[in-house]
Amino acid sequence: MTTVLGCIADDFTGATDLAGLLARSGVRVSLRMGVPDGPPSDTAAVEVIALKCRTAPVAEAVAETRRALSWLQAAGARRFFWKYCSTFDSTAKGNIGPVAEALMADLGAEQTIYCPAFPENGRSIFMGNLFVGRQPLAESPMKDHPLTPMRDSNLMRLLAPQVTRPVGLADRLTVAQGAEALKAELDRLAGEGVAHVVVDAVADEDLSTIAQACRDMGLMTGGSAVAAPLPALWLADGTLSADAKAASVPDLDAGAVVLSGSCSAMTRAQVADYTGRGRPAFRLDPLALEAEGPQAALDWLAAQDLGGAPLLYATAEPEDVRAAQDKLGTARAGEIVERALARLAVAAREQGARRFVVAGGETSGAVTQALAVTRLDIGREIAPGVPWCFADSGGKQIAITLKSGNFGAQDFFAGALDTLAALEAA
Ligand SMILES: Nc1ncnc2c1ncn2[C@@H]1O[C@H](COP(=O)(O)OP(=O)(O)O)[C@@H](O)[C@H]1O
Ligand SMILES: O=C(O)[C@@H](O)C(=O)COP(=O)(O)O
Repeated sequence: MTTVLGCIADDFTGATDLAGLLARSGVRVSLRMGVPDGPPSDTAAVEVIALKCRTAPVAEAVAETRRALSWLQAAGARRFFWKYCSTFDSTAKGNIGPVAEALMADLGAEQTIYCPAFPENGRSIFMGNLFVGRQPLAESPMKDHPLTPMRDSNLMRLLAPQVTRPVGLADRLTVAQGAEALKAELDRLAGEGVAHVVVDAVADEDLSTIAQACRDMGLMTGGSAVAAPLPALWLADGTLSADAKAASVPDLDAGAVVLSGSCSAMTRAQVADYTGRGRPAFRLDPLALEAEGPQAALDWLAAQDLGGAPLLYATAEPEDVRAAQDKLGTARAGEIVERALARLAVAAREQGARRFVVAGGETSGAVTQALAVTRLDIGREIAPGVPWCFADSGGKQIAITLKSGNFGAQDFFAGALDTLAALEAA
């Protein structure tokens, strides 16, 4: 089928979040992990390409996303979506802005919008300021993120140093007046040469208005929630047809493992909840990994009954993360942990694990790549933005869920495995 919407996500959890929300429409959504090697084949109406480029050097991220864009164009897509985190995870250099500008240049687009709002998960934007629940972004736990600490809540100020062309705002007062008013405001801003427009949204109705106003834009950018209404609009005018059900659960052996490299506040609570239930757990320490490698963790895993879904986690409090980063450097600390969790994932699969719960975006990228997963079928959501996915890994069918750091309820790890069992029983 010719692809109508082509999406590029800057990390793997973000990609499953986006794919899960788009799939709510009943349209077939295909998720590729990395840019496929060959030309497009067996394409879906909506194609999502997951990249691991959120914290990559800018030039690398730009080159990789442009390659993804070419592949999606070859699949027939004429409308595109650049998905980044609902907490706008980025540095002063990028990669949200530089990638958007590169995609705009390739597409000949004069203007795009930026809307990371995700009201269902507590992310809202008012007067260009991003809130996480009731807290401004810079006062939320995102201020302590190991790789992209967010120390400003104002999206215009965050974006401006990342781009070369002017940044502006379409505020909630305009969005509240409806799609025509928003369109007129975007046109007015375009007339003033404003290429990058942050758009306020505090509720799902705002996102519907924005999607309606921007449905014909060559490139939209944002979190998953602003893309979610698009398929319904195209279903209504016949551009798309509903042709998919959530993927059904394949036959799976019982072995399960939980791997957590996220240090977000919610993941810390989820790890505490899981260990509090008496589940077997092993804590990975970056300093011990640097000194001795992952053998102790591999030995511990080898002695586990995978029926009990053991947890391996590097998840730590901000002061412990800072201590490891001070000794090893931020990038090295992250890399050691990601590499260890990736190796443990492969060992778990060899040991019989077929159910994987993974927490953390960078972590999910490392684990999925190590498991040689190239395509995911999207199943039911466990929590908003976190679906179960099914894939081939080394010739075995696996179920895997990639949980974004801040998503899911406190009992997510146990709940995810229960949800999968319930889907199998249904
Ligand atoms: N104890 C730790 N010390 C330092 N870095 C860590 C530690 N635990 C995990 N990390 C790193 O922190 C990063 C967390 O990012 P990520 O997996 O994207 O989680 P999130 O989804 O919460 O952003 C990863 O690179 C991971 O390897
Ligand atoms: O938009 C979101 O919040 C998520 O889809 C996402 O991108 C999360 O990234 P991580 O927190 O790094 O998993």
